[in-house]
Amino acid sequence: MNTSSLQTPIDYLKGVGPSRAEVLRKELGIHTYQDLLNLFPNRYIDKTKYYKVTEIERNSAEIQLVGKITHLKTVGEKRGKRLVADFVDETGKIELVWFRGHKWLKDSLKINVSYVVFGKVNWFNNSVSMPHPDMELLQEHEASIKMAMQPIYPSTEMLSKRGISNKVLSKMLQQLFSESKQGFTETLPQSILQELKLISKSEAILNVHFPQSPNKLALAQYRLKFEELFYIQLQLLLKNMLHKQKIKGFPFTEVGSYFNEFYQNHLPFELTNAQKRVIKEIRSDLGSNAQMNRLLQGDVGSGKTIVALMACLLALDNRFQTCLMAPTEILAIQHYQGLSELCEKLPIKIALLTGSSKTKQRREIHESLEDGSLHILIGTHALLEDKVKFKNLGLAIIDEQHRFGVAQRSKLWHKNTLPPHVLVMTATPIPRTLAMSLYGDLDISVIDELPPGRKAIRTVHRFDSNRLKVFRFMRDEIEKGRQIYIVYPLIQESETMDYKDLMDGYESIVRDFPTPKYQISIVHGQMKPADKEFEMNRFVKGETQIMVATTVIEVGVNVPNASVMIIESAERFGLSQLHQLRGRVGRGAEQSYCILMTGHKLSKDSKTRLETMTRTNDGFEIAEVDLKLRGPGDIMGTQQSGVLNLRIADIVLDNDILKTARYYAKKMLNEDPKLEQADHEVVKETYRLMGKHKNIWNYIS
Ligand SMILES: Nc1ncnc2c1ncn2[C@@H]1O[C@H](COP(=O)(O)OP(=O)(O)OP(=O)(O)O)[C@@H](O)[C@H]1O
Repeated sequence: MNTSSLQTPIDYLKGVGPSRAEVLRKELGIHTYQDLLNLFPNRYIDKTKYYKVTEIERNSAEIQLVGKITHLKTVGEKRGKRLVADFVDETGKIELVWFRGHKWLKDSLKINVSYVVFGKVNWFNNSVSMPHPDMELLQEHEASIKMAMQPIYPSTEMLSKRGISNKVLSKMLQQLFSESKQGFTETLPQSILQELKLISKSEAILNVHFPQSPNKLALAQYRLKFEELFYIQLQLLLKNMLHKQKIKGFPFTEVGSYFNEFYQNHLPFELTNAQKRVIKEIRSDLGSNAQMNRLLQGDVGSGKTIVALMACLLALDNRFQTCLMAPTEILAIQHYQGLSELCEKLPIKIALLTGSSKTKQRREIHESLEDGSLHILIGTHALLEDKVKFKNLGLAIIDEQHRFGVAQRSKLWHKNTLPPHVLVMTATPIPRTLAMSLYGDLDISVIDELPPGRKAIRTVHRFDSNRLKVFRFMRDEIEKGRQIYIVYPLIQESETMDYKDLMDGYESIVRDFPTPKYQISIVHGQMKPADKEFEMNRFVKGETQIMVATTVIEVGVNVPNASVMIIESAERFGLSQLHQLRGRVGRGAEQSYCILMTGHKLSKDSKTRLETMTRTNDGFEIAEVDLKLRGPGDIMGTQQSGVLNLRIADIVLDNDILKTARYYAKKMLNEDPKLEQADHEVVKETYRLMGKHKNIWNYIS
């Protein structure tokens, strides 16, 4: 079967019929033969393996037993009524339990005849039961085993109810295989198959659905994972290449007085090598004829702001305006203050536009933007309003991209004849594996070096019962002139409860750190923006020593004198969030500390998170652990990308396959950039997938 016949609607498959076809489409997104083939099993069960009752462990998953029912009785009343069978093998006894279908079962189950039962077990004290097991007479079971490894498809109760059980899916696949006697057209280039000694498409597809042996299954899975990742990489690389050829940008050919004057006379510090390298990368993009689309990754405090400014100065040298968009008002204000300070001695006009800007200010901003006298506009998504019209926007810098949707981003560059250059900055380190798959179509710059003189933040984990000691430590630090953050979780579902935690915490701090000796700020999401800003500013100016806050201070806030970060209920935070919060300290020359406070009851994952935080300060390492703990779907911003709807590969576990796939995709495009030499099926597959992942293409166009 070639790729075209595989596009046959699923209704045409014998045994499917219109109503099943409808369920397949709706519940599993299966429209075509190809979609059905690509419904890969979640896992496999070894149907030849029987457990003994005494071998069942507390963490046993689904198991298969062979034995006899010795006794059958109905127990309980009304809704608690259930049918219970004593099931014994030569080693012991378990209970089989049914809450539905008692009568029919009671009549049909046979006493003292050998059955094979299969299902999940429950433990209650020291006894084991198996609710609603799959039952088969031993005789029939043995006759029906065709494969040792039985595939289990991702199915739901809903599917079974509507007639599509695991068995039915297997039957449909069998039918599909019998209709494609010649096998399936190869979709990987011969050269790659040979070099990597991969098995053919037909063999792989057959073995993944009907494994002939565990070894064959492993080969089949490898080949299909490789193929999936290879095509994703190929399309990302191709897209990047096409983009560079097609999307023209404004070439910033001049490096003039703004850039040079600042670089030579106003740099407040020596740039790190990483900063220099990244500025060079940006300069080379901006100087070309193509539109820049660059992701700038840098750990918290690595110095992204100065890099952003240097890019702005290049735009100015070429008589273009720039905008910088931040996700929150506090951050926008901070960028505004930071850049204004850095540009103090240069003839540059910078303005701030947020939701709280007054009408008069807005009017002035709109006018000066349109006549070109305003050079840099900083703000929140207020920048996206239709009224905001630039005379000539040449560069858009977006801080913390994961908070902006795709549609919002593209709005920015519809304000121009040509799209402006785009620099996306993020302090959330994205693990390299993920970055490769997600942003293969963006160029990536990484600031992987912290400014000199920074002392590593010391992180410790303390239980709530040690609070008095922590308070003592806080007093000592304040005595030395330092400032302290105390952060409480704020998770939307339980906002009121969190709010109470925060207020209780605040009151206890006020009691233990009384005025006038101590001054305390408080900032949380329920405050008016102006009040928040007022409190924040008191802390920034050093008028208060303690800042009690929710995670509103998570991103970007820069108070170099703050040297202690205390995170309350630290077990409730994700790893990357803990790392972001910790990044609020350690920004000055003093030794900084992060104290993670928790209760004694901690889950295994919480322990791993706390242990990771106390072990390392490296954002990338933390991001890797985070990815392993949470899976890519949970990492901010990845859900909408669509790239991660992988059918068989796993972005974390199959990291090595991903690297190999990327290497071969690159090699193929280097040798044959337009895929002119490629096999017809390879080209077709590539373009088919390119159409499918439209949402990635929107990233740029
Ligand atoms: N090369 C350098 N040498 C010394 N100090 C530097 C250097 N680069 C930046 N800094 C200082 O380091 C601090 C952090 O820089 P910046 O605010 O740009 O970090 P960032 O990457 O934006 O971090 P975050 O994402 O946490 O906001 C600032 O106080 C800045 O002045």
